[in-house]
Amino acid sequence: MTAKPNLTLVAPRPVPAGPVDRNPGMPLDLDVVRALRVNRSAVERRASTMGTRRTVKKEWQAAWLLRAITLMDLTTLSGDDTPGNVQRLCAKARNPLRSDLVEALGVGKLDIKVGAVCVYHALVPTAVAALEGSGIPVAAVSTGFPAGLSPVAQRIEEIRASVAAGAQEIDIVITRAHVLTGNWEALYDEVKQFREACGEAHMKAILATGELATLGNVARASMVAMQAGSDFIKTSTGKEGVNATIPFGLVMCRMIREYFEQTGYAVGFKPAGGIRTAKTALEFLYLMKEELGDRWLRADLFRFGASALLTDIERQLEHFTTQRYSAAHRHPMP
Ligand SMILES: O=C[C@H](O)COP(=O)(O)O
Repeated sequence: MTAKPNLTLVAPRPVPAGPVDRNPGMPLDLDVVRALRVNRSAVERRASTMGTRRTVKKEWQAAWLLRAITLMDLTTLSGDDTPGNVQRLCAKARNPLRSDLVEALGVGKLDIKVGAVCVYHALVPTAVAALEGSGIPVAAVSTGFPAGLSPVAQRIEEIRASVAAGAQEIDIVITRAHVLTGNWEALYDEVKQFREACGEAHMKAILATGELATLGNVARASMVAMQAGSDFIKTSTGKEGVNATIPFGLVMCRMIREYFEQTGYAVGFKPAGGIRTAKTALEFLYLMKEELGDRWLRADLFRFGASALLTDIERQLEHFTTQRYSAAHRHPMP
């Protein structure tokens, strides 16, 4: 899919089974970035078979869906968010499955929880208090989410404020114009500054892929974001016209693989926006397994960003346990 200038391809590096080292970034390598090319029809062809070549059924599907819950950044990013609905979301994050389903599936001992709760900066203190003692981190969308067009100093200050309020993960948005004008230096500098402001908090770089015009730009923006030190690259804010799709995911996973082969650092992937069905979630899990391997199916290297996915996963698990589909209102989200 991509040209590989200046790369000496050797046998694939083994991925550590345990914790991976945090990506420290590297100097901007414009030769690598500018040489990236994407064959759109090849990507679309491969993406179109993602949900058909591999399917998991019955108890295996239930197991994959339980894993999907643990990989979820349970999200609310609405203009009408209140402390009350964030507290209810956090209660759901602690116990994401209805107790009768937990019992029917016999998974009580697994103590299933979501990967994180994702909110706007203003709701970080509420979420931190509501999740105390649960081990579930709070992720904050910062840097003028979703457009990312506020002054740079203000965006950096927002990151610092979210970290000070207790966010352990920061989802930043990039300036799309830097990508659309090919200003890779500006994109690199921006993301690097954001990463510095994050400190110990892990940073997910939202590329807003639906606004980057071409898959080639998605590939180049992914590479620059990783070179600048992103811990994760994330597709979308959920507010673009087109959000997470398998073709975007495929291109980003190939870039993660390429970066890993170049540097030995494993960067995570977060598809987000419009992922509302268990079927779509499974397609993303197949993508990860096929493109990056099982190690990228753990919460330190993969997350779904989703506000409504859990409802459909619960419905599918209820069908698995009772052989009947239940109405979505039986699985209310806060
Ligand atoms: O980062 C997460 C997204 O904003 C969630 O989007 P969604 O509401 O379409 O699931």
